[in-house]
Amino acid sequence: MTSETPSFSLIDPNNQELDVPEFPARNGPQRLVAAATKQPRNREKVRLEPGHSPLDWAKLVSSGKDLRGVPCFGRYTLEEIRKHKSPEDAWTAIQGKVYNITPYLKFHPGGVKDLMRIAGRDGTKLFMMTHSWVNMDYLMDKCLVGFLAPSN
Ligand code: HEM
Repeated sequence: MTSETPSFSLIDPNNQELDVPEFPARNGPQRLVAAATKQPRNREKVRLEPGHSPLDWAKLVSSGKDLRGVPCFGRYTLEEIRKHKSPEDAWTAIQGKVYNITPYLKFHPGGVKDLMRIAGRDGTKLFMMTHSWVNMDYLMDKCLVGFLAPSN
């Protein structure tokens, strides 16, 4: 392996458990994410409904419409967050911040089903495994409902 050759060794030093192909290989990183998040490797792109593009989300966010559904920020335990696990009322915690993800469901490029996997729980791990580059503060700021409080 030359010094320019990218390596996955930081993720899985043995490249065994996740069934990673020899590198370089087509779809190498995608296969890693698929294995880590238990998704099919040949997953088809999700077709978003008309009016639910990233640009439409940006417009909605800047429209001034209430996307939080709460009058002020709060501190919520995981117990409290667990009560919000239906598509009509879905909350998640990511990196200590609690979000109402219901308004974003149909806008999520990965689809409703995948986003619902973190409803009612701490979604940090799954979110980071899937796309750590996505900027939550930028994208979801208007859906912030508060902060994660330690459970008793
Ligand atoms: C609030 C949490 C989440 C937000 C704000 C979010 C946002 C996004 C964004 C902006 C993209 C496009 C990224 C890009 O094109 O580079 C994306 C793609 C994707 N997301 Fe999420 N996501 C969230 C949670 C999740 C979770 C929990 C999963 C999996 C369980 C997931 C699975 C995916 C997949 C598979 C794609 C790729 C879609 C494609 O290109 O076909 N996301 N997400």
